[in-house]
Amino acid sequence: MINKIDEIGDDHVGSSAKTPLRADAFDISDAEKRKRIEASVRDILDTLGMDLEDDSIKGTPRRVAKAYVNEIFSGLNPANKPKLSTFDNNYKYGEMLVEKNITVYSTCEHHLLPIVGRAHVAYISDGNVIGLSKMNRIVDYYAKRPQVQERLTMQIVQALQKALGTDDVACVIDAKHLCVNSRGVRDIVSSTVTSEFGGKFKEKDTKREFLDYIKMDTDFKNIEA
Ligand SMILES: Nc1nc2c(ncn2[C@@H]2O[C@H](COP(=O)(O)OP(=O)(O)OP(=O)(O)O)[C@@H](O)[C@H]2O)c(=O)[nH]1
Ligand SMILES: [Zn+2]
Repeated sequence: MINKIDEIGDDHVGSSAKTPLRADAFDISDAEKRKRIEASVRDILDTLGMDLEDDSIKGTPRRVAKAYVNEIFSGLNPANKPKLSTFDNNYKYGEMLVEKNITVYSTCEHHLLPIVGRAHVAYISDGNVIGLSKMNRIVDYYAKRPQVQERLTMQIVQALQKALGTDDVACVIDAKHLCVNSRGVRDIVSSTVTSEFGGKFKEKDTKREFLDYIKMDTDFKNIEA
């Protein structure tokens, strides 16, 4: 029998970076998931005392279910994993390549509230190169799960390490968590920076070069070697 968890497409990642999915996660279809989520959201709104006959609200359970399964959490489904096609590095480009300011829309798994920010991804080719857009796509794929920012950062790096066949991959994410900004401590200014440096990116000069390329409003002092 196929281990369904292996089908999420990130079975290469170490257990610490794995999304905690149950083994039966894909035993039911997306249509069935939407049906069950719709019923659950209807129950939440009903419990809150909302009038589900109201013209503006009556479609909300269906809309939320569709958004969860088809969009916001679509990165749980391995069928949606982007193909990370690589090419030979025929031009022998030997420096680091940085894809910066990749938009991150994710969802905090503690409160199911948005995480919004930027990811910066870099690698040094060991013979393979990857299409630029694939870095944006892999960020988006892993972002579309219930997440903690640390795990998201590690999943992106490990997926690219596997695709490129090198440890020399790094990722920095700077993101706002609406669970911090809009509720709880309600700090609208703070943001969270996470980083993962593989292979050569652990070396001081390489890390410094990467951080210099992505320097924007933040000086990233807290993650310098
Ligand atoms: N490490 C980590 N923590 C996160 C992330 N997203 C949200 N959190 C935190 O998860 C914690 C959950 O804490 P709890 O005390 O269980 O929840 P809570 O009572 O709602 O906490 P408050 O947000 O402080 O009101 C909060 O401190 C969140 O800020 C993340 O990506 N990584
Ligand atoms: Zn949260």
